[in-house]
Amino acid sequence: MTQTQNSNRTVRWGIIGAAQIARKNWKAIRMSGNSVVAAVASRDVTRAEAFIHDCSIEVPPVVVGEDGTATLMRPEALGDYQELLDRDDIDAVYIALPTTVRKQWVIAAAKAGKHVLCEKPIAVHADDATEMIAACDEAGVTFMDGVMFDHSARLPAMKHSLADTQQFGKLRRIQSHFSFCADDSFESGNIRANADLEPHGCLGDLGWYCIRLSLWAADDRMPVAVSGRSISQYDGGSVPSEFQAELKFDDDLTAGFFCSFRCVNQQTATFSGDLGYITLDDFVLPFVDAEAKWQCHTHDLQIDNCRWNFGRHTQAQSVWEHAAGEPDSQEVQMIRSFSECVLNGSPDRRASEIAMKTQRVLDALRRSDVEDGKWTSVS
Ligand SMILES: NC(=O)C1=CN([C@@H]2O[C@H](COP(=O)(O)OP(=O)(O)OC[C@H]3O[C@@H](n4cnc5c(N)ncnc54)[C@H](OP(=O)(O)O)[C@@H]3O)[C@@H](O)[C@H]2O)C=CC1
Ligand SMILES: O=C1CO[C@H](CO)[C@@H](O)[C@@H]1O
Repeated sequence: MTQTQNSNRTVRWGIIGAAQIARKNWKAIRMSGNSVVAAVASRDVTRAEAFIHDCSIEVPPVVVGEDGTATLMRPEALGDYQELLDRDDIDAVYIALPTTVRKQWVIAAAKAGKHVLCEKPIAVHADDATEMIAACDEAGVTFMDGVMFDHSARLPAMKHSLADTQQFGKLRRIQSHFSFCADDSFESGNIRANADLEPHGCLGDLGWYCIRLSLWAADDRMPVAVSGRSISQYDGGSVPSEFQAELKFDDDLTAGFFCSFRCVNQQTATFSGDLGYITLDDFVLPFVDAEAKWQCHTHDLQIDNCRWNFGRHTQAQSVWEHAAGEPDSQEVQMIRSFSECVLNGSPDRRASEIAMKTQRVLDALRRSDVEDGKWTSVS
């Protein structure tokens, strides 16, 4: 039996790094219906044990058989990442390590024949990302990054709104903003402010999503040129804590974004057409709800001599989808569809291609920043 032909139709996952975000994905794996956590590896086995203990209290690691019977399957706690990769009872790994540490383990995982779900930003440079994805291609394993909204039912539904030639018209502008306000301990204690671990700071952590949303709206086309500037920095000036960017596409389409560790929680996006515009205010982490929402606007200004009337015309749109932790939530759909690729032996080509494109845009923005925002081509 090869790693891609798992006879019991359940993918056995290994979690590498007892990271905060891995707790959310522990639950996503449990809710997916086609996956199970088989092992958790940490650099310190007591952290892997504590992780399994804490997660199990809230979300018991139960495997439900085809006949509906539930069996408790406690994952193994391991004190070494390579030990997890050496195991035969792991099909796929979730790598939630800091960006600078990831390349080594993605390549090691591919060499061990494990499929790879890799956190974002995927690499320090596009060259590293190319090597990581090439290692996965060579081993015939799936590579995907951890962008959950790619798996939300909201995106294909919103594409219909963007394609509405009567109400929306032609897409001209994409504007997004992703921020949260870090506390005083963040700069000294969080990986996101540390140049040795997360050198792209807020651009890698938050801007990654803004780039991705822009590429998605542009039907995965690449910008021809970008301009980026970090506005404030951590760690001796090298780690962006606020960043603004402009992306120019080849057909009169532009995108802009702002990301920041210094503004309140905000995740807003506006798509402007020549007839209408579309807004959403939770594009990365959906608000707690059973619906994922967006709004379509076509306001009109009527001027008649001394009377100026600006009329509001807003239509609310939504799809049924729970925000998090339910079988239809975007992160659960991410795990489910990744595991489907593993079970079917058919890697998701778009997943690795769009991750690579996102990285190339990020790289170009950083090159532009070094030259004080100079328009820079995306090589
Ligand atoms: N897709 C999404 O929605 C999200 C993605 N992320 C991404 O996931 C990554 C992890 O974020 P987060 O969970 O907040 O991070 P944490 O700091 O909670 O976890 C990082 C883990 O990496 C491991 N690690 C290995 N080497 C080091 C090192 N030298 N220093 C510190 N940690 C190390 C540690 O695991 P151990 O000690 O067990 O070995 C640690 O638990 C980030 O790159 C972030 O961008 C984060 C949140 C949401
Ligand atoms: O990917 C992510 C999603 O959102 C978080 C903030 O709200 C980020 O910090 C994180 O890394």
